[in-house]
Formats: sequence, structure tokens, C-alpha cells
Amino acid sequence: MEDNQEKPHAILMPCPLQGHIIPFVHLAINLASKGFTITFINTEFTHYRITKATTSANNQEYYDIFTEARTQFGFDIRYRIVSDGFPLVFDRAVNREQFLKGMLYIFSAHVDDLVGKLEQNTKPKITCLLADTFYVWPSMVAKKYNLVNISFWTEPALDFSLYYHWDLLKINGHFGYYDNREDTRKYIPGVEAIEPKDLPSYLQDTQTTTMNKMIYKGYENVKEADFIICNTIQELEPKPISALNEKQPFYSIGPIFLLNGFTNISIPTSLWSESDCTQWLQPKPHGSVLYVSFGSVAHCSKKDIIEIAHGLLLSKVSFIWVLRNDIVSSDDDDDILPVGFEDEIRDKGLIVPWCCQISVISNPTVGGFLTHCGWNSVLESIWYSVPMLCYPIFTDQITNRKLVVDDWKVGLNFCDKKEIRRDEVSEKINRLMSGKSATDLRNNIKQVKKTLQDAVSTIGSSERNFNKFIGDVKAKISEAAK
Ligand SMILES: O=c1ccn([C@@H]2O[C@H](COP(=O)(O)OP(=O)(O)O[C@H]3O[C@H](CO)[C@@H](O)[C@H](O)[C@H]3O)[C@@H](O)[C@H]2O)c(=O)[nH]1
Repeated sequence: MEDNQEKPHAILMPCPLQGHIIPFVHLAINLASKGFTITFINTEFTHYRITKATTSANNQEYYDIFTEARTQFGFDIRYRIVSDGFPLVFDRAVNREQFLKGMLYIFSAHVDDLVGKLEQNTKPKITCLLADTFYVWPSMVAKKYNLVNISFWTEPALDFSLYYHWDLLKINGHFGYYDNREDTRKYIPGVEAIEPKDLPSYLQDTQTTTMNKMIYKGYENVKEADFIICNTIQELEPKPISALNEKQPFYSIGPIFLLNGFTNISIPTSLWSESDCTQWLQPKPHGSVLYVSFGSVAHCSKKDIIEIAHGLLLSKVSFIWVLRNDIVSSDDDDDILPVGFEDEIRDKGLIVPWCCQISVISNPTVGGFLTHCGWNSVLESIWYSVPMLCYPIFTDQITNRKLVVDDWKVGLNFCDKKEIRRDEVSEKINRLMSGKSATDLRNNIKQVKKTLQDAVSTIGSSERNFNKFIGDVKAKISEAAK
């Protein structure tokens, strides 16, 4: 009991999105392996979806995603759920605006209520709040309960720097105006130069939206955090990271899914049921299959889906295409693919609503990834040495494309013109999969992979930063307890 009292105890809260839940779960495991007690909080809706997708458990209310981590590794990870303010039946995608307003103005009251209860009844005592940078309430909650306030950013440091200096963009007439200036931005600390077209979509907006407000408030909030951790790699983004470090303690600890070698723990995180693609991949030649996925939130138009489908056929390349059932948002039409497409692809193509991405791209038959450039997908693709065809849709994906294509040269642009056309889709797929361009990309990606490998080695930067972060947090907890 004495020992337990000494243990740091962190509450972890990801945004209720697939690309945030996964890195937060890896973070929970890593912190627990360093002796932290963790209370991991998912929203009730996220919990419901994971449960539905990954288990046949009858009593879903009591299902706990960390059971295996506790029994197999003895980690002290506890699991709780919190209401996001809406009933389970509420359609959060269709009513996105209303949902975002709830996250902006109401969710904090539910979090405050739960943290208050945990604070009274939990041993060891809760000492840290570790929340997603997108949340607007962590500093309020951390102050109220005297918790060390840690923010976790699940995107690159470059995107963080741009949002962090939102005020500079505004002062310089580059954001928030109907006619935003179009010249290169050269005054963001740690970012030599960035073109307007490469900014995250929310920083290209000319009008204030609820999402803008949320990010803006999130970034006001993060300025009060005691520590910021980021799922990136110091050697890949040295300048933004060192500029940010002059402002606040900022630790790059990525790729978090590789840190400390806990890649084999299976913790249910998937919001959709996964189709198994192993059998289908098995007879395919090495490096011959293109994997196509646009992540968990982005939407495409039916017109673009049709052009991509024709482009895939024209390319004659074998492919697995993850087509979520909500990929086309504004169309009630269930038939989004060209007529007869599924007959035409026969054994050349496999369409699935969701799969275990890591198990697909780690398969040696996969040689290319047509991706929306979500940050987790980028890191995973580099790790498994799969070059990318970049089709960024919104948010940080736009900026991530610049890192992948222009800076690291491990991917190609999908469509150079605004409009997606089947002939260009086919041509780009072939350039990604074969010939000199493919060889160059494969050579480059091996080098970038080496950077990731070094960073997570026992003497690598991410490992060192993570240990330093742990030491600094413990010191801060002791200070706060005085
Ligand atoms: O069929 C699939 C598709 C995806 N994944 C996994 O789901 C995660 C998806 O994350 P990501 O590639 O980052 O895409 P999003 O789900 O779109 O992620 C959101 O969160 C990311 C991190 O903040 C941002 O970079 C993205 O722009 C944002 O859309 C990855 O770990 C994938 O391995 C699967 O397991 N199966």
C-alpha cells in the first residue's frame, strides 16, 4: 500500500477518433511499463463502437479493453467511460456541427464531474491529466484538481508549430481574412518557409468555423500545459521541435507504437470490425499489391471515388481498398462504385469496409499505399517501408503531404491538378509501384525508416526523450504536492 501511494497516477483522454485512440493506447502501455498507474477514459460512444466491433461480449457495459494488458503484463491500467453529452443513438457524423458544439461547450462538464469523482475515491491519488491537445478544457480541469497538465499531440510538430503561432498568421494577414495573403509564410519560428497551399486546411479557412474555434481554444489551452509530448521523431523535425522547446517543454517520443517494443500487445481499439485480408494476399507476388485507405474520418465525393475506381482498373495493379461505409458523406446512394466494378476486378482487387492496417501493410506482398496522409498511416507506412501515393483530404493531412513528398521524398503526389482524373490515377499508381521512381522511393524510405529505428532504440532520441519526460513529470508531481 505504501508503495502504491507513491506511484504517479495519470488520467489519459484521447479525442474520440480512431487516429487519436490508437496512439493514446500505446502511450498508456508505455507509461504503465514505467510504473505509472493509468486511468484511461474513452467516451461512452467510442466504448460502444469498440465493443460492437471487436467483441461478442453480452455485457458490453463491463467490457474492459485493457484486460489483456493487466493479466499478461501486470500493468495497472484502469478503464472508465464518460458521456460526450449525447445519447448513443445520436448520429454524430450527420449532425457534425451540433456534435462539435457539444465538444466545445458541454463535454468539459462531464469530464469535470468524472475527474471530481475519481479524485475523491481513487488510490493511488490522481496526479496528472494527460489529454489530447485538441481539447479545450484541460487547463481548467488540471488547475481545479491540482494535477500536472500534460498535452499529447498526435500529429507532426510542424502542424503543432503552425497552430501554435496562429496569432502570427493573423497579424500578417495570412489567416482569417476573406482575401488571405497568398505569399509564402516565413516568420513561424522553426518553420523556414511554408506555402499557403501546404497549411493544414483549418488554417486555410477564410471564415471562422466551429472546428476553427475548437482548435484555437485548444491552442490557448496548451500554452498553460506543464509538458507537451508529440508523436514525432526529433531527427525528422529538428527545427520546429527546437523552436517549440524554447516556448514550453516539448518532447518528441514517436513513433509511439514502436516505443519500448510493446508492438505485440493486442488491445481492442478498432471502431469498425476488421476484415481479414491474409488469405487474399497470400498468393500475390512480393511488392505487387497497392493498399488504398483514407483513414477513419475523411470523406470523398462520389465523383472522386468513381475516378479512383476506374484509375485502379486502368493501372492493372492488384489492390486492397478500404472503403468505409460512410466514406461518401453527403450522398444517400449506397452504390458509390461504378456499375459492374466488383465483377470487373475479380481477383485483382479486394474491397473491405475496414481491416487491420498494420497486418496488411506489413505483408511483403504490399508495395504501395494510396493514403490520405493521416499521421499514423504515414508513420506506419515508413516503418514497413511502403512508399506512399499522397491524397490528402483535409486537416493536417495537407501539411503531412509536404513532409512525405517534398521533404523526405518517400511518396508521390496523387493528382497534380485539383480534379481527380482516372488516367492520372492510373499513371501515378504505376509510377509508385514500378520502374525507376518506385526504386528511388523504396531506397529513400529505407533511410527514413532507419531514422525511426534509431529513435526508438535504447539509446535513441525518442527513448531518451520519453525517459526525460517521465523524470520531469515525477519532479513536477513532487513539487505540486508540496
Ligand atoms: O482499415 C483501416 C484503416 C486504418 N486503420 C488504422 O487507423 C489509424 C488511422 O489513423 P490515421 O492514419 O492517422 O488517419 P485518421 O484516422 O484519419 O486520423 C485522424 O487523426 C490523425 C492523428 O491525429 C490525423 O493525422 C488525421 O489527419 C486524422 O484524420 C491507423 O493507425 C491505421 O493503422 C486500420 O487499422 N484499418
